[in-house]
Amino acid sequence: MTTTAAPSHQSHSITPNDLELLDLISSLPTRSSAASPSTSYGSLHGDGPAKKRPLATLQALRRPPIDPIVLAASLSSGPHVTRHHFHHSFGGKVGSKQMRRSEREEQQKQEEQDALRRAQKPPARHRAGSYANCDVEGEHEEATRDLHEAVYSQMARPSKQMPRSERLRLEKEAKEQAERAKAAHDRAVREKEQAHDKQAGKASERPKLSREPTAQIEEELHQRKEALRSRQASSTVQNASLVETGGAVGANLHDAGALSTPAAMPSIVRPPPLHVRCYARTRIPTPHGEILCHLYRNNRDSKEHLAFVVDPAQNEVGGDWERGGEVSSRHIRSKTLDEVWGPQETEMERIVRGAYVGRLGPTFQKASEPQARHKAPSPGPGEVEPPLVRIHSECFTGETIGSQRCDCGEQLDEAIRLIHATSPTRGVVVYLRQEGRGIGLLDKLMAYNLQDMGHDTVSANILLGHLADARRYDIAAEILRDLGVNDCKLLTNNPEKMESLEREGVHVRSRVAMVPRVWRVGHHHGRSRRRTKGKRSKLPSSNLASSVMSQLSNHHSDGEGNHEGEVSDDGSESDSSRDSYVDHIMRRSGATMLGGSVTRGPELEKYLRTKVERMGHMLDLPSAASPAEAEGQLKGKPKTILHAADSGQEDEESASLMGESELRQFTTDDHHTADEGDEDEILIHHHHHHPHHH
Ligand SMILES: Nc1nc2c(ncn2[C@@H]2O[C@H](COP(=O)(O)OP(=O)(O)OP(=O)(O)O)[C@@H](O)[C@H]2O)c(=O)[nH]1
Repeated sequence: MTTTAAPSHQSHSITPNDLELLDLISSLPTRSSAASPSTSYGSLHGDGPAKKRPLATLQALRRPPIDPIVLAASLSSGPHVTRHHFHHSFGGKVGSKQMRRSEREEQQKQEEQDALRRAQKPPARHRAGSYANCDVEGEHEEATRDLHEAVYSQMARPSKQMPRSERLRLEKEAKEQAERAKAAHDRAVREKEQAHDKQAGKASERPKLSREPTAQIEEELHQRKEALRSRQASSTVQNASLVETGGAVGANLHDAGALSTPAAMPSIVRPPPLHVRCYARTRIPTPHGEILCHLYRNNRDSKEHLAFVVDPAQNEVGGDWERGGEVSSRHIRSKTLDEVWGPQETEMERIVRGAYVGRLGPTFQKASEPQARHKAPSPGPGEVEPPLVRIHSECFTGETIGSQRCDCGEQLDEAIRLIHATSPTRGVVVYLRQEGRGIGLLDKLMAYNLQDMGHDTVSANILLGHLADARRYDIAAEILRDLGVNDCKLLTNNPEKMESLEREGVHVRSRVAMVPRVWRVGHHHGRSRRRTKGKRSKLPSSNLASSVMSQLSNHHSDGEGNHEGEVSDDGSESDSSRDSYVDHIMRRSGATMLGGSVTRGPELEKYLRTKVERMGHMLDLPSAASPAEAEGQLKGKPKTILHAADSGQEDEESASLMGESELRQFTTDDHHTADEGDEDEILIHHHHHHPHHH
């Protein structure tokens, strides 16, 4: 074989040195010289450890060995890639460098058109040795123009701004317009002020209160009374003449507020017929029993007037309704509430606004039948006892903070109590939002200051530019009619109220007096004293009834003050200690807070619980084991029940010292007694029904 080898090959024969060199270059690193030689690739010949091969050792230090794939990737990924950052490009989303398809197509079309144009053009005559367009003869100008177009279409954008002259003109116009508007506004304000002053005539008429007002105000009052008298007289004449001429008779009725100003002159335009509509009805538990609160709106003033209907017959659980009963003509129900308000209105919507029958519950929901009541024959006069009605005027001070300046809070409380105590229990309190006898809260507060200066309510009203009583009862009458009440027993001491109602078409069958409690307390004392002498007087039961006494029993259950010591062994309480405590209660409470008693009942319990458990209110819930127990605890009778000494004693005292159910039973009886002839307690004046014209 060596003989046939080429001479060039033969000239370099492989020496052992060559082999060793080859071995050095190609050998793979060895981890450890002490490693087993069988796993070591160190020796080609298997004759020595790797430490003898320094190059292999060097290679072994290169860790990790350069990966050819990484190398290839880094080289191919562009100039930005450095040794340390090559991996940034790996896996990155490489956007297509291709034009968008639509653009490509556009360009292609453009090119085709260009080609076509070029083909149609006569061949360009290039100058010898040239190929640029500018060198083409005859086409020079055209090319220049093209170039200009190309450049300017890019650069010279037309200004979108208006010419300066135009801008200035518009600015000036806008300024002038603003000035005109301001002038008009100022003028209007001035005119309004003037008109206001003129109409009210107050600016000049209001007394300038000096430091010694009495004489000055007396004078002022005198003048005003005179002015009022003449104004009323003239307006009557004017009304009469208008009637004669077939004109309108309405005073300025459009807004009840305007009525408080006697200066308001009658308008020749009759106001639209009054309409009221009941928007909602709901059950409200009160200390005296449940009422059905009705909210009314009307087309004459912007106030929401209310009607509290007491009619337990239509509020019973498992009553007639659940047995499929019909709406009775006796039920006090709002016609406008029971109406279906449109073809779209659903049963549920009607129920939610209160047009349901019976007592609403989770399982009993029955919408009322519209107009059903009106199909039933209305009872003839005398057939049904007319309901007890009170027309009450709003009094913020008396009804919310228990003001002792008036008896309004007490009257509202007493009216609700009395209606519940009357048999048959059926009545309405129409609550009119005519604060301060129609003059509004602001003027009433000022009237109080005048009263502190020595005036009474009437002169204070007059000094403030109002009538002594600026109230109207047309809306009240309309509300009563909507409730089907055309005939009533009216709870009032105010004759004007009775006359007004009669005039508005609601027949007042009789009047039931409202005797201030404080007067009746005196009365009550007299009786107690007489009774201690062993005589049972035939004195009427007092309307004071539960309010004071419930405070008394509440007082005991509160543990506030201890009167239990005064209860004798047989459970009786001495009359004198009780009387003194009644005095105490009357002095302290004024009996103006509704019910004058503790607020309680399942609704309150639920309300409180929800506040604590769901809204985080900081209240300690009663530590009753079950809600039923808690309810019982809240609802239950006073812890200390005082027993009346005389078991035969059936007046309100013993009753109110009993539990609630007994009280209820009693108060009903109480009223029976009253109806049977307690003339000095409840004054009933029978009126002849005067037919009236509308
Ligand atoms: N202007 C004025 N109004 C008052 C004053 N005190 C109470 N009122 C208002 O008088 C109205 C109640 O009227 P009253 O005169 O107490 O009673 P009434 O309703 O006319 O008569 P009764 O039916 O017998 O109760 C409520 O609107 C009170 O806000 C007062 O000092 N000045």
